[in-house]
This record gives sequence, structure tokens and C-alpha cells, in this order.
Amino acid sequence: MAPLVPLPQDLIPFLDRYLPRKDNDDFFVTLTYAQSLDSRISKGKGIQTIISHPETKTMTHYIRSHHDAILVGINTVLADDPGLNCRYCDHDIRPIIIDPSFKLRTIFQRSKLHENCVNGVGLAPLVVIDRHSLVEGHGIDTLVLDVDPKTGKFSWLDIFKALREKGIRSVMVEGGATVINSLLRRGEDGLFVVNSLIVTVAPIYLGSGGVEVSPREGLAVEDVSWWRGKRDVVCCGRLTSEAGRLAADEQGGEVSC
Ligand SMILES: NC(=O)c1ccc[n+]([C@@H]2O[C@H](COP(=O)([O-])OP(=O)(O)OC[C@H]3O[C@@H](n4cnc5c(N)ncnc54)[C@H](O)[C@@H]3O)[C@@H](O)[C@H]2O)c1
Ligand SMILES: Nc1nc(=O)c(N)c(NC[C@H](O)[C@H](O)[C@H](O)COP(=O)(O)O)[nH]1
Repeated sequence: MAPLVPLPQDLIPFLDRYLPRKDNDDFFVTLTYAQSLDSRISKGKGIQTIISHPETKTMTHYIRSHHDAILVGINTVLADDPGLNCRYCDHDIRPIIIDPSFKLRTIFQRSKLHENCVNGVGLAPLVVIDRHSLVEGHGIDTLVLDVDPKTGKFSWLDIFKALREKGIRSVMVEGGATVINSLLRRGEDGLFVVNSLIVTVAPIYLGSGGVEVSPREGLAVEDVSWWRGKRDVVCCGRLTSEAGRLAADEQGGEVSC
């Protein structure tokens, strides 16, 4: 487990504008990940790849300290065996795993998620499963939803509505690529469900075999700020409103930051 380091003083005020407010009583979604210069988030399918510098890795734990829950897809758990707790300060954050066929059941007992619960340094995960995968006697908290039979996917609105009903008000989404790419798309109502985007870019290339973040359609990011650290840069922004989208279209579909 990489040790955390002190955060540069200017990083905290830079981030705070993009984080949920403490008195937030609406629902807030922050999408955050670390990528290479060629928009890869790992070297290959099922492989954990350290991309962030210790400084930006520590930043992710600072961001965790501002959210009620942290959400990842099941492949990230299988590849990375993440702790999904907050090591920046004493803060309880609930891990949410999107796992329609409930694969976590088979590896949970030997996972870091389980170890953290047993050691009292992490909350028990909540696993979002499809109704058809419901089985008894596993001792894991589940949230049962229906996937769309055509796509095999949950709707993000259903997921976030159900989390809200459980008292969760803010979710930090950490990946992986399937989750990120689908959240970089408008929902059926034409709106994005993501409120803030926080992307670390490291000066490395991971190559064409890497796991790529690239949504199906181009989109503009607005209200953008950049922070430059010892090695990485961090881009914060919000997903485009209709006006931003039109501006992107006028530039021939190119995305400008
Ligand atoms: N660099 C980073 O910031 C970062 C962050 C997280 C993960 N990763 C890397 O990403 C890779 C994993 O990415 P990935 O794309 O393979 O997997 P993923 O973690 O996005 O998980 C995908 C799986 O989650 C489930 N899922 C996701 N969205 C769903 C939905 N709406 N409805 C139903 N099921 C849904 C499905 O089972 C799907 O196969 C790993 O190599 C990991 O190391 C990198
Ligand atoms: N910010 C970031 N930089 C990286 O270089 C990297 N590989 C990840 N990956 C995110 C993913 O969710 C990981 O699984 C967790 O970062 C594991 O971290 P924890 O054990 O929870 O601290 N995230």
C-alpha cells in the first residue's frame, strides 16, 4: 500500500470548489481517475497500474474524505484488490461495487475490502447486484436492482436514486473504464449525472494495449481549472451544459478546455 504524503498547500483550495459542500442535501457525483498521456488507466485488462505520483494518490484520499461513498465496477476490485477506505483522515466512506452477476461473493473473504472491515478501518461494501443473482447466506450487503434486459446494464439514475434512499448524499466514482466511459455520456433525459470531474494526468504512455478512457461521443468540459504538481497535472471541470455542447459543435466537434 503506497504511503500517503503531505499535500501541497495550494492543492486543497484548488480542489474544494469541485467537491460536494458539507451541507449538501442534494445528490453529488464526482468522477475521478488517473490517466496516462494516451488516455489509458491501466496497462491492460485485469492489470493494476500505478499511474499517480504519491502526491496525487494522496489527493484521492483527500477527495474520499469529502464523500459518503466510493463507487467502482467489479473488474476494478478483481484487478486491483482496492481498500476503498479513507486513509487521509478519520472518515467513514462506504464502498459501492457495481457487480450485476455478484462475482464479489467468490473472492470477498480474501479481499482487502474484507480485511479492512475485520480490522475496523473500512466500512462493509454495498454490492449492486441484479435480481437474478440474488442468493442467500453470503453475509455481504446487497442492493438489488434490475438490469436492462437488452443491455445487461443498470441505469445510473436507478443506482443513484437507490443510494440516495439509503441516506448517501455524495459519491466519488473511481472507475474503471467501463464505469467512467458510461458516465461520460448523457442519460436518456439528455443530462449528465456527474457533477464534477477530477482527472490526474501523468507524463507516461501506456500503449495501445492499455485500458482506454474514451466516451462514445465527444464532449466539452467547462469551468475548467488545472493544477500542476511535482510530476502530474490535475484537471478539474464540470460536464458541458447545452451551451458548451453547441460551442464544441461549432469548433467542428473538437473538445476545447
Ligand atoms: N487509473 C485509475 O484511475 C483507475 C481507476 C479504477 C480502475 N482502474 C483500472 O481499470 C481496469 C478495470 O476497468 P474495466 O473497464 O475493465 O472495469 P470496471 O471496473 O469499470 O468494471 C466493469 C464491470 O462492472 C460492471 N458494471 C459497470 N457499470 C455497470 C452498469 N451500469 N450496469 C451493470 N454493470 C456494470 C460490469 O460487470 C462490468 O463488466 C483495471 O485494470 C483497473 O486497474 C484504473
Ligand atoms: N488515482 C489513481 N491513481 C492510480 O495510479 C491508480 N491505479 C488508481 N486506481 C484507482 C482504483 O480504484 C484503485 O483500485 C485504488 O486506487 C486502490 O487504492 P486503495 O487500495 O483503495 O487505496 N487511482
